[in-house]
Amino acid sequence: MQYVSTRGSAPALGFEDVTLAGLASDGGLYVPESWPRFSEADIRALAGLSYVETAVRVMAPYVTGSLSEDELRELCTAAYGRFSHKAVTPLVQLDHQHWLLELFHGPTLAFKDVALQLLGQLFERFLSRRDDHLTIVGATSGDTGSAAIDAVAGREKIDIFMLHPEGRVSDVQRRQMTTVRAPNVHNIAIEGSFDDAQALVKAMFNDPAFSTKFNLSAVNSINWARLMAQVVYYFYAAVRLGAPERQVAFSVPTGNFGDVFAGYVAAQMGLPVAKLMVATNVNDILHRALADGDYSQGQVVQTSTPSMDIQISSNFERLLFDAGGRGGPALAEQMKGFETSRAMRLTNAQRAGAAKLFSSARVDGDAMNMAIRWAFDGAGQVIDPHTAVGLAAARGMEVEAGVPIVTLATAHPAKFREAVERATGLRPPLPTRMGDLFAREEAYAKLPATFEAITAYVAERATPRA
Ligand SMILES: Cc1ncc(COP(=O)(O)O)c(C=O)c1O
Ligand SMILES: N[C@@H](CCOP(=O)(O)O)C(=O)O
Repeated sequence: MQYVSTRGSAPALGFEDVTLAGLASDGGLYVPESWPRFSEADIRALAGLSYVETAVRVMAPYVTGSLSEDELRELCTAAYGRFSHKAVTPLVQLDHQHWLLELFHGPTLAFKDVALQLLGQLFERFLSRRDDHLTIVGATSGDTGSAAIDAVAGREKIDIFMLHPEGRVSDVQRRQMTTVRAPNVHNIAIEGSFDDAQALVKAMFNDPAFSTKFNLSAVNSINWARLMAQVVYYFYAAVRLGAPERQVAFSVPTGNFGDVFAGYVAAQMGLPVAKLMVATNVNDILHRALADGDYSQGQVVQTSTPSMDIQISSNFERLLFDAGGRGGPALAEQMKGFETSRAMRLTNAQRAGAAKLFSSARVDGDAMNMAIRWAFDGAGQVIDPHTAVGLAAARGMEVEAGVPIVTLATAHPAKFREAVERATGLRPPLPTRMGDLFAREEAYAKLPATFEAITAYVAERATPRA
């Protein structure tokens, strides 16, 4: 399998190189040159398989040329062996129509573990084949950071620098990052928003001298391998609910558009996805883009769903590329315009392509609280605020009778205990293995959100290429 850049001028690469590169050298994002298709028989054959076996079947076409099926199985077994639920991503029924897909049974209690545990294994495997060292630079609104740090802490050939917006992640999220004491882990709180952090990370990649010197790589969902691993649970859930004989709809709490883009990929591969709901909080650039074609950046508003306090959604570029007809140079121009003016209109082709599968909703704090209460009172389920944004949108979805709606439960409620307590009166406890999180010592740097400050900090601590 070869991968091409959404901006059309970076070289096509195989899976191993794409995984280690992160962002394409022309500033674009890598996507497969074509989507592998699963027949109905292929999908039917996934029934009854374990999560690991499903993962191997779904991901095998994407890794050809870089990993054998046995190698992929070995890495998936190691990655998903660390999950606390045997089903890895279990389904929970709420009523006759609504389901939750619990994605938070990994080591750091958010859906990010599903992809990052595998990415840690992939990095290790690929680095063992070459005499090289990676410098990972990442941006987090709370969950990617802890999951990535858990996945690579202590790995010899990797340094990780993780930028989070100071004061804008939950206490549990921050501590999950800043209490990890491994020599290769560097946490940085920046004075700014997640969007500022993400822009700094992209700027480091777009500086060829810096990026080559330190051999930069990415753990954010700009890295294709992240999304590939997330495609698996759409198949796993849909097959359990009757695919390919039955269509399934998904509602996805959305920020950087990675998780819901993985659902789009599953549909391109042949999974019968009836609809994908893009559920945003009041930071609603994606809702405006899908509903009206208006992709213009607003001010980031702080909410009780901090992981989705995002106004520039990296992976939206992948959708604009694919749904808009795969015109790399034209998209490069469109994105350049956005980077200058912070606003753009979607083309008619992009809007029409997206409308085939996506709908969207903006969920405010009251609606989010009501969804937490509905799940609690009606089904005895304590859900986190991000999941509640997805569930609120799911309850407004219009689908044909008999189509189940699956809301992706993206985080454990204990990660956002204050918001859950406000809605339910219950303070969800942390799992016992994390019981001492608040007793552990924290360490992190505080830096201004400037390219000079961040690159100087990284350059002092990272290992340059020999
Ligand atoms: C708990 C949680 N829910 C939802 C999201 C949104 O996912 P995505 O950025 O892939 O759209 C995030 C962050 O990305 C998150 O951490
Ligand atoms: N919500 C995310 C933001 C980063 O998104 P990513 O999926 O691109 O890594 C977080 O928790 O950090």
